[in-house]
Amino acid sequence: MKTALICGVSGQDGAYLARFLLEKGYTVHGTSRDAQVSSFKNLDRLDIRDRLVLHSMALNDFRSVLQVIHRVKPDEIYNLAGQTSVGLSFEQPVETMESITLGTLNLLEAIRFINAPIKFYNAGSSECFGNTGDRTADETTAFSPRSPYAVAKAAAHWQVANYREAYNLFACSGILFNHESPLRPRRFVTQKVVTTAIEISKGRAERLYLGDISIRRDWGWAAEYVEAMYLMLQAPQPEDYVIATGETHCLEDFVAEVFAYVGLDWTAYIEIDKSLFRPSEIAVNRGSPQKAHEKLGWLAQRKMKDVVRGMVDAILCDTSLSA
Ligand SMILES: C[C@H]1O[C@H](OP(=O)(O)OP(=O)(O)OC[C@H]2O[C@@H](n3cnc4c(=O)[nH]c(N)nc43)[C@H](O)[C@@H]2O)[C@@H](O)[C@@H](O)C1=O
Repeated sequence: MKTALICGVSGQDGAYLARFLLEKGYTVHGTSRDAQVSSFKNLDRLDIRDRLVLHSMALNDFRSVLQVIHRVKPDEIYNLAGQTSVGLSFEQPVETMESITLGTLNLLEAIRFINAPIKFYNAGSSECFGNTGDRTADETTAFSPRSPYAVAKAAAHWQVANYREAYNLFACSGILFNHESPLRPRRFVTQKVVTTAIEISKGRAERLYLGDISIRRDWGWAAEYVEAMYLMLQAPQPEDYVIATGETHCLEDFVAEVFAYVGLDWTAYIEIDKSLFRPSEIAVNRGSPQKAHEKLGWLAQRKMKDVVRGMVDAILCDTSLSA
């Protein structure tokens, strides 16, 4: 039986990955900055909290990282911790840079120091590619980050590549495009659109205020994306992989799809709020999952319309959320 350590287990991806690894028979340990006070509500929603061993770990504190790894003795470490909001990174660039790059470096250093054959997955991001325009980004595409978040993720990506090359660690980054679920917080646009559209349909809200709705993104289903993380660590060689559906849609289409699904015409309810525009934006973000398909056998099953249905249905079918 293998042991996995998930850093950042309280987030969307951490919770789905924990559930996935439990189903595979793993002993799963999870960390959060302060496990005594974290709510772990995503673990409760998936009904897995009691099946995990939870630890406090401050990723920017090497001693705490080393202590937890020493105690858990994991076969695999998944680094999903750090600040995850691109929008917030413009307001908190130092916290973003520190939590992502120092956290990744401390984990890599601890694995190197302990000198055990621990496999390491790092959560990379398609934000690193910047604006892809008509091109489709793959694992060979140069990075061109356009936010403090993307700059930090690009640095972490190269830290992982450097430790793989210099010290022969089994370390890889998944360059994940946007992936959504009912566990997405409202600060991300998909959940904001879904929850507000439902509130409008129930007469509890009147308007949905959005920033730039012309942007194009590749929206996949988070529960599928965590499987790709696991598969990367089962591959014979450590390599980096782009994880995407391969389809892009503009935000306006996503909004129209959500409103149509709850029986409304979106054009009557949307207002553009210039204060929600980012200082620098990615107009189009297009990616190819071809390598992951060929080498890992991974392929996204759920595309944008399935994401919409899955997120809306989760709220409408859960009375505690829709009441
Ligand atoms: C791959 C990447 O994926 C995610 O980052 P994100 O793409 O920034 O996600 P988001 O949902 O905040 O924005 C999507 C787009 O939608 C635009 N947008 C318009 N109006 C609003 C709006 O009102 N709110 C928000 N949040 N966005 C808006 C916004 O300007 C942006 O162009 C994270 O998982 C990240 O960790 C990650 O790695």
